[in-house]
Amino acid sequence: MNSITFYQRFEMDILSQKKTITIRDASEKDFVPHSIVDVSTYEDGRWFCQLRIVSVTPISFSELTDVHAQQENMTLEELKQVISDIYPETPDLYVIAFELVK
Ligand SMILES: CC(=O)Nc1ccn([C@@H]2O[C@H](CO)[C@@H](O)[C@H]2O)c(=O)n1
Repeated sequence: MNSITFYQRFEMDILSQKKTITIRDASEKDFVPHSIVDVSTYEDGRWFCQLRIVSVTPISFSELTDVHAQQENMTLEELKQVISDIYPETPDLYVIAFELVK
């Protein structure tokens, strides 16, 4: 896995380093820590940066905390809503931590 997409609405948060994690399902759990991935928008495939994968950590929906929400630049309520919309009925998730490659 050497690329990832994000919804366009998160682009500025990623580029300003306010967003430092993403939470995905098992289909995106195979990113290798320390590897560099190309990042583009989900909507139109426009490349906008590279990220270095820091870690991939399993988590269940019920274990999400304010710390995760802060790393997503959201409230916990917002984060839970976003994840429920994208991954309805997916209890097993993965926290992918990343840093911006400059
Ligand atoms: C195709 C596909 O699944 N794309 C996704 C999936 C998730 N996310 C974001 O990751 C965080 C936690 O899920 C939230 O900020 C989500 O909006 C995203 O931008 N794009």
